[in-house]
Amino acid sequence: MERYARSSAVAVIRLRNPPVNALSVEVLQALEDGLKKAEADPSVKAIMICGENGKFSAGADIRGFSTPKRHRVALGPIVSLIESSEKPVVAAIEGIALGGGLEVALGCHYRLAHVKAQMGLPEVTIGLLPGAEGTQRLPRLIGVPAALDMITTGKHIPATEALKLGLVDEIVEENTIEAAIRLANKVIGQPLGPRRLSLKPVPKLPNTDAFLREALAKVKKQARGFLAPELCFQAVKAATERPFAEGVRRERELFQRLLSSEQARALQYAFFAERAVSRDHLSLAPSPLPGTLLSDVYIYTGLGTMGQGIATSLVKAKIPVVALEQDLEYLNKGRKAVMGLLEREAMKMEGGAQTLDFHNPARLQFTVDFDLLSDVDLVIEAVFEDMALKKEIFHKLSKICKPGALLCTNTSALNIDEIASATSRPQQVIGTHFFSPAHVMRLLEIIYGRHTSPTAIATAMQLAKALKKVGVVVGNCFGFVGNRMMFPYVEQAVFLLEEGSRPEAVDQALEDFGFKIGPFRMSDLAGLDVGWRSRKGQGLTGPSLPAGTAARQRHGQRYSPLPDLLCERGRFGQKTGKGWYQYEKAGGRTAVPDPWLHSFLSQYRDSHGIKTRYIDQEEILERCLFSLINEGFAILAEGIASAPEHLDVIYINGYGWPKHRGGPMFYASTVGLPHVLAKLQKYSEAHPDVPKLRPSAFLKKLVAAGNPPLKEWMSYLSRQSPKL
Ligand SMILES: CC/C=C\C/C=C/C(=O)SCCNC(=O)CCNC(=O)[C@H](O)C(C)(C)COP(=O)(O)OP(=O)(O)OC[C@H]1O[C@@H](n2cnc3c(N)ncnc32)[C@H](O)[C@@H]1OP(=O)(O)O
Repeated sequence: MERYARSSAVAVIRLRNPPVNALSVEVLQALEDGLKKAEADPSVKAIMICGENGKFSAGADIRGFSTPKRHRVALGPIVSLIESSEKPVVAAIEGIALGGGLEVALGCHYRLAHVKAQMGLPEVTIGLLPGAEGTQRLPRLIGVPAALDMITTGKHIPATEALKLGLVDEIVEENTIEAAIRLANKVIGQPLGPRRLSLKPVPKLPNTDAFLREALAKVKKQARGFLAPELCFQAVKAATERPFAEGVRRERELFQRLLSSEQARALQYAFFAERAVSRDHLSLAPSPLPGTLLSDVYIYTGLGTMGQGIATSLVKAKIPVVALEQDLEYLNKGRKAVMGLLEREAMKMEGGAQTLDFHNPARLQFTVDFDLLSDVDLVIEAVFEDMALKKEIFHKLSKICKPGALLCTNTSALNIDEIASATSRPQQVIGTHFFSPAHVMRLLEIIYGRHTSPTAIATAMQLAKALKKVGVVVGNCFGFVGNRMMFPYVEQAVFLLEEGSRPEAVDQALEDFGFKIGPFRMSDLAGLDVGWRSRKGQGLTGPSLPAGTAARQRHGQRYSPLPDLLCERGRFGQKTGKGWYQYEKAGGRTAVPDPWLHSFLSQYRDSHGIKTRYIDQEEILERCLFSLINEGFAILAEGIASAPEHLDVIYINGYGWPKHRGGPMFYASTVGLPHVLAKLQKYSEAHPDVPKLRPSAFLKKLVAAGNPPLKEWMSYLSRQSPKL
């Protein structure tokens, strides 16, 4: 505790724990001591609580949830202590007040915030609920609907919205601390009863029961097996049904349940994994390319679906863009699409189109003039996946672009070294694998080739950061990390159809596991023709397939021609109205099981002498997930990625892996590596012609070493990638 100024009647309690003033056990102890001291000091007439370095607090120290001393000091009783103070307590909110930080502010009698501050109760995102009485105070302050929304989604809200909701009493544009001191002085001596949220009733709704019923259904639908949102709901519901103290007891029970859950452990792992991945890679090289990214001009070629999303993403990040297409027809089509995307993005933002300023040619221009490339610092090529075309473009780029320009290729599988070989500067060529839609998806896989320089890697990481994406640096191999792990997963899904399952059964199993979308619904959405083109290119199907090749074998391994057969019949998925499912029309979105497909599968099995069998959910999950995980171990052993956390971050942010399961490698660690190995051995014996089911040597090594924790896995490998 300190005084605002000598002889001031306002005591200041500063939450100080850089970088985000997390409420560690020590901070909590100091907060409690400060409160008691201020309370006991007759010269103190009011108290102000603030943070250090322009941030109030990011809430409880997340690392503390998995350490034994976490129970030593509880936040709830401290929040009660604040509220019961006989002296007015004012929260001065700058920067962020999140989780336990906001709960501290809710205990205060007055809340004043800087206009740029953000507030929220994001506990749900780390598998918890606001367990310091927040689920009981917030509905009393802003009403049940708004509180429920904040608590079950964990969203951050800006101070302006907080003011409208009544979450803060005042917002200021200038010195928050001084304004809070003024407020504290002003309210000295005023009655505190009406300011104590625990004494307020929860505002009544016209039909609380109906509202809660609907809200619960919505929460459950979105949660897909994720427990925390539903328990958050239960805690808020308790506020509507019970007196404050009983509601708090219920909140504690629910909090304890979540605290000891595997889901909370997984989500907290994911939180730190994401940050560790960025930190590791940003420290790879001394500095990015000269110049600050945000003031440099970027250009990319190709205005197809990916290019449109990438352009939108760059403009949103306020990075000047020159967009190039091969001819005016494609350019105009691309321009229209990009402008449409930007209009929609602008509508979601405060300040709208003006903020993005995308009608300004200095920010975004469209051209068919390749020579404009001569002056740009970074190129993102985004033409479709055709090696010959990409090489032709890179050859041209290498001739036209200035010597220092970074040359990025947006590819999901192609060999970066081969693309780089078409240039005279392979050290400046790098893969940037964006995910569709590129202006929405957070993941950016960054692929370095044999000659890519550390500076080029660091520049690409900076780009990811500027685009507010999670950049993960990986090595060069077919499919890189994400798609390479996806191949065996999809392969198993199709094999399961051959053996007796149906697309809807496989999708259901994986969606129940928590995936946003199962493999067949996904394939219909992305278009079956994409994979078909790639398989034709690899000589696995189509005219280049040697005559006499067995229908279900390629290179001595099992192969399923099912996706090719659908494509040959023009079933490309949603775009043609038929794929693994049927749709109301071409371009329709609602997948309906298709009797035609069912009978097609039966005929297929008959014609290949496959006996249809019932396949249960367990087998679907084990074969799809464990083959994907097995590939992950191979990737780690080859040095394509530098740690299991990187694979998990890729899967959570790019492939719809349920975050509450922590990513595939974390999931493997939770079910136990001996279990994964035993299952792979079993399925591999049953399907000896499927190499991807054969347990990876690294997995076997880890099991032999006694199933060490995930953090230690990499120490069992002698060879590490030189660049990671
Ligand atoms: C006893 C209490 C009982 C119950 C109720 C209370 C529960 C809680 O409060 S749970 C915590 C709720 N708060 C959050 O979930 C916020 C999490 N943090 C964030 O969302 C972001 O970090 C941020 C918005 C606060 C800042 O974002 P940004 O500026 O992009 O920085 P970083 O994310 O890279 O974070 C910087 C640095 O700080 C570490 N960190 C952030 N928050 C916490 C935290 N609450 N506890 C511990 N550490 C935190 C983060 O990991 C980064 O450090 P490293 O790079 O070393 O990992």
